[in-house]
Amino acid sequence: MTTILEDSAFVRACRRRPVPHTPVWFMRQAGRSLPEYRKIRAGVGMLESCRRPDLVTEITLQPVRRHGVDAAILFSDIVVPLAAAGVDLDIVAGTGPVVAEPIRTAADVARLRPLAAGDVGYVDEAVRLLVPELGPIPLIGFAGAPFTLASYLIEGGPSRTYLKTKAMMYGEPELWHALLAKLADITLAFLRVQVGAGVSAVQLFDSWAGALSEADYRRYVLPHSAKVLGGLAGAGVPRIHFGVGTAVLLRAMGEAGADVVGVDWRTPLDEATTLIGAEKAVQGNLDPAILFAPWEVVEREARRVLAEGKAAPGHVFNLGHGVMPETDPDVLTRLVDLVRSA
Ligand SMILES: Cc1c2[nH]c(c1CCC(=O)O)Cc1[nH]c(c(CCC(=O)O)c1C)Cc1[nH]c(c(CCC(=O)O)c1C)Cc1[nH]c(c(C)c1CCC(=O)O)C2
Repeated sequence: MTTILEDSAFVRACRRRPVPHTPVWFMRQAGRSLPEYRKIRAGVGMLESCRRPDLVTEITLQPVRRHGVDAAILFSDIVVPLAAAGVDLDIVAGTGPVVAEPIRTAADVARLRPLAAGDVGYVDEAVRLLVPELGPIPLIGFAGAPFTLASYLIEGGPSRTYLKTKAMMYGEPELWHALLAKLADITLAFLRVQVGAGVSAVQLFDSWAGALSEADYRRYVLPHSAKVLGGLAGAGVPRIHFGVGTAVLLRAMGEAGADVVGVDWRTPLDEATTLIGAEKAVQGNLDPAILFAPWEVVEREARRVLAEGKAAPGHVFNLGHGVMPETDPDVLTRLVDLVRSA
């Protein structure tokens, strides 16, 4: 039985089919920009909230109720499957994931164990609760891509330079490939749980892949991301592949096995389509910072994104990266109305 909501504007756009209106959702639409989120999260740690299906369900639904977006994204985090596979880590407010014992040696890589479906039973349960609650609104599942996960595991936390990550990548390529292969297996297992429970699409976040040249991306990263995306080919769900600062990687990220390529705010969608090719839809790409400008500017820029998106064979409106916590949620609601009526 398939639960993919094929008739929704969102899935239709992913599949490059005609749509009644351009579908819109926002990366990080659930989160600190919403007062109802801050309220429900008070006193509950980030990882703990990801493990409670009641909280996951409520937080995932909050932006759907408030903004009327065309898709929901599961409330979770890219490091949830790593923690479930036994990595000692925490998500620190204002910082991000912090790993207690970073992975730097062959012995560290050897200790990383695979993810069993039973390790993330709470994710399976949350998706099964959400799908009927959402009704006609498709649910997007997601995971972090091997490179972005590796960067947190090797650095021990967020990084600007990815020095230790690149030191392993260039200096110990065999160890690097062994680590990324393990991460690809964990990511694929995590996505299969979500697909099995009924999500209508998946997004693979390679947020920090833009740190690499195209040649290095193709050599050190693409085969592992392709294993994840290719492993889902038979599942039939549209696959979105996203990163930040990836102008030179857009074609390769499509080739890794995506149906939709996510584009940050730096590359106009018509140019992105020329780079990616007409076999893929695009998602994006309003600068999240524009939401802090007067409404006339937001409207002008949103209309520009919509016009440039017409060059693509399918367009899912989104920001070029996540909603910033300080964003006025009323501006997001107004933007949804504008996109859906444009
Ligand atoms: C790199 C990355 C992470 N997590 C994620 C990525 C890829 C997307 C991207 O590029 O932004 C993905 C993610 N994280 C979260 C979601 C939920 C769904 C949604 O988009 O609404 C998604 C899709 C919740 C979250 N993940 C996190 C929050 C904030 C936690 C809080 O409310 O305290 C949320 C809502 C924490 C987190 N987790 C991570 C970061 C950088 C942070 C922010 C740290 C901070 O600024 O406090 C790692």
